[in-house]
Amino acid sequence: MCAQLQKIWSELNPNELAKVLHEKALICFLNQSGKFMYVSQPLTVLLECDESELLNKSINSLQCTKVEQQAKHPLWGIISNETFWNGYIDLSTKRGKDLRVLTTFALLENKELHESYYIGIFDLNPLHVDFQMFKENDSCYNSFFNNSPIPKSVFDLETFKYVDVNEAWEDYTGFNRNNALNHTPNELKLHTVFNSEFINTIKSSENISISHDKVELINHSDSIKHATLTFKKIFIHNQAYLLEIIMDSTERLKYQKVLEKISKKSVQKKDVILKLAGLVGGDLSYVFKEITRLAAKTMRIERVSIWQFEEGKNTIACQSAYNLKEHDYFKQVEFKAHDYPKYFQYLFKHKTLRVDDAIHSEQTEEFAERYLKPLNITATLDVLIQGHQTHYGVLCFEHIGSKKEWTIEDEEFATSIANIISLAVECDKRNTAEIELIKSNQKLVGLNSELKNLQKKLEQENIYLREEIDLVFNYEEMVYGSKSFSQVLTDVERVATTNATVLLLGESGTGKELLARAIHNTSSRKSKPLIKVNCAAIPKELIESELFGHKKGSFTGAISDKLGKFQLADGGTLFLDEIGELPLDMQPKLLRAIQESEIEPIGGTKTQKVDIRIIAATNRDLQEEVQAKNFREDLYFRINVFPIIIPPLRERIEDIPILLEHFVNKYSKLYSKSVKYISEETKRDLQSYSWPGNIRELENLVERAIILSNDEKLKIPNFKSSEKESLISSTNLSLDDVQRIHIKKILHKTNWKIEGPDGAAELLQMKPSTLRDRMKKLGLKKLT
Ligand SMILES: Nc1ncnc2c1ncn2[C@@H]1O[C@H](COP(=O)(O)OP(=O)(O)OP(=O)(O)O)[C@@H](O)[C@H]1O
Repeated sequence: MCAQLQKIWSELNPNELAKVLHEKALICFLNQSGKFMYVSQPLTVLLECDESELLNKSINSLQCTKVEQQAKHPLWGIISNETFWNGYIDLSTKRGKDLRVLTTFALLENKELHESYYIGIFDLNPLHVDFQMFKENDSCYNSFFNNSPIPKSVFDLETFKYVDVNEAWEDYTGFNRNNALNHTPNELKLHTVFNSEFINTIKSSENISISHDKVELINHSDSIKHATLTFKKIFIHNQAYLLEIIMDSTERLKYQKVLEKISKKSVQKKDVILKLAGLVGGDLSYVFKEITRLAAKTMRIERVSIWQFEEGKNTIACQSAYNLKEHDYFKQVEFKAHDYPKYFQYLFKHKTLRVDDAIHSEQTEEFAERYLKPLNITATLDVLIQGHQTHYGVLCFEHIGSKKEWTIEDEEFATSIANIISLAVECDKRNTAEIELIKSNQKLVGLNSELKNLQKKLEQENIYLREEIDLVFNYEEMVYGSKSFSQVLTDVERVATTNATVLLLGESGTGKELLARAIHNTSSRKSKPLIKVNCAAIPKELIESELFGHKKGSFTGAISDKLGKFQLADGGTLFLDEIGELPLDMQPKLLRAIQESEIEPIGGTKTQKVDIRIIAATNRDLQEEVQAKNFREDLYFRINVFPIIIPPLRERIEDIPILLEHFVNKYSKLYSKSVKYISEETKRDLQSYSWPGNIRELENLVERAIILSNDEKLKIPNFKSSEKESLISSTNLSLDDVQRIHIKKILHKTNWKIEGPDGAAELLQMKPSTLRDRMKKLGLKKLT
């Protein structure tokens, strides 16, 4: 310790010194520059330094810089202005710990040495100060109680009445000392902390220190203050008292409340912004509705609306508008931008327009008569909504009624909302563009695969049609002269325009296929294909695949997908020739396909719908086949919707000369022959023949004759003019054939009359029963 200091101490009253420097004291001496001259050992511990580290160091160096107020005013600057200073200071220990300590600095002067020093007394808790000591030592009591700027009072522990109050207390509570002494706080109606529980606690413990936070204090003028009350049992002349220290928290609480309110509001706003941001990407009209509703609710603003500029920014139209009071959306008008030039000019320039008095403000008064006054709108806050390259529109907040002052927070919130709207608009644009892109891609993919299918189908159809072209005649090439065939064509014409299934019944070579083509060509399906399936010509194992198609790998040999005749005929006509030859096991599958208009390719997993008109043909007696169980009855009924019977050539001999002409012309041209004449005799000969092979037989005969002929007259070799001769000379016929042809001719002549005069039996010189047996054996039956 320095000699000067020892000298000062030696000058001091030893009793006083002893009291001051009791071993636990937190004491220091500072010179007039504020540098430590002495630091008591407990204080060094508190400051986490050695004494040597502190000596000659300024107290400012311990000042806690985190506390703004003190950082601006160096500690020593404050203390050195006073001869006595009492108050809290904020210090940092060597290890950086922040300490708030109650300190008292008093100037001590040594007149002899003409030197002066400050003694500093530190206390972490003001109540640690030994009150008894202060009471005994008037100067200390004065310092720590009477002169303290902190409101303090002392109570009798028996009565809990005031025995002492300081001046700060009088100022703070408004009560004067004389009125307060000998009264309880309850009697003064100052506070009601002294209830029985409190009194018991205080009385039952020796050394107690209690703090009551946020106590409501009603001062003398009835105004309310809030404070933290700290109570400590103290002893003065061995008598226990209760010390009360008032730490005012009115302002703190007030600011705390304001801060809490602000922070609550800002959290609320942040939540709303986050919630609205989460909506971005959804349906735009829904997002707008939510934005206007939540923005109105959060800002407590009566009307919130979103407006969009139309093309060229000439008009602005409302997209969504919410009324907070009515909890509902409302319809808005449209504004022409050029009617309100000042408003728009200002908005485009400043992006935000905050108007507390909308009716009289320069920028918004244009709206006053037509819009603001009728709706009682007094204040507006408008924010421009940015689009991608241009402005999208405006977000409007409209306050109704009393005066309103917008705050900077309002503007910030409105700007955030406007930003969310921009995001939502851009996102919506992108979504729409994306959807369009996906749609057109899908369309493209669809068109592509349709094109591929069509191409494939076309290729197959082409191949098929080329195959078919040699097999059939077209409609124009069909010639006739008989009434019976004319009737057939009338039926064909009648049924052709419908979608009805047609069953063509007739002997081989009578022209069933030609008629099928005629029906198709006269129908509305003529632009689509007519596909023929010869049920008799396809091997049994392949018929299902031929009809319904197959998938690659569905059976050995299925090296690629193949379309069936049903698919090829989709939209057109399917001609099932020789349907009587269809294997029995295929018949139900065919029936199902016809009935459901649905097929399933072999190896396929899905059924396919087809739109097909069916024409079936057979030279068999299907009714008989049904009875013989060779043909399913249900299929028979399904195809026998519109039966057309084509008479054999022998029953329409009037057609023979015409057909003869037709074929001679056709084959003369084909083989470059110059056949010009057909004798009447030849015609007659041909007409008297029974033509079991019908027109095909006639055609073949003429073709052969043309090939062999060398002059202009048609000669048919091996064909005799007399009926009998011609029959006999038909070299390729069996005995049964000859019998069948002859009996059929007679039956035709008698119009299928068997018994009686001019009956076939009589002409054939046979018993009717024998004739019937023979007919049965030869399969002769009148077609109905
Ligand atoms: N009215 C007609 N005019 C010209 N040619 C005809 C006529 N009717 C049939 N033909 C010809 O007769 C031949 C046999 O005709 P088509 O093949 O249509 O008979 P079909 O009854 O279907 O025979 P199948 O039952 O043996 O299949 C064909 O060459 C066809 O062109």
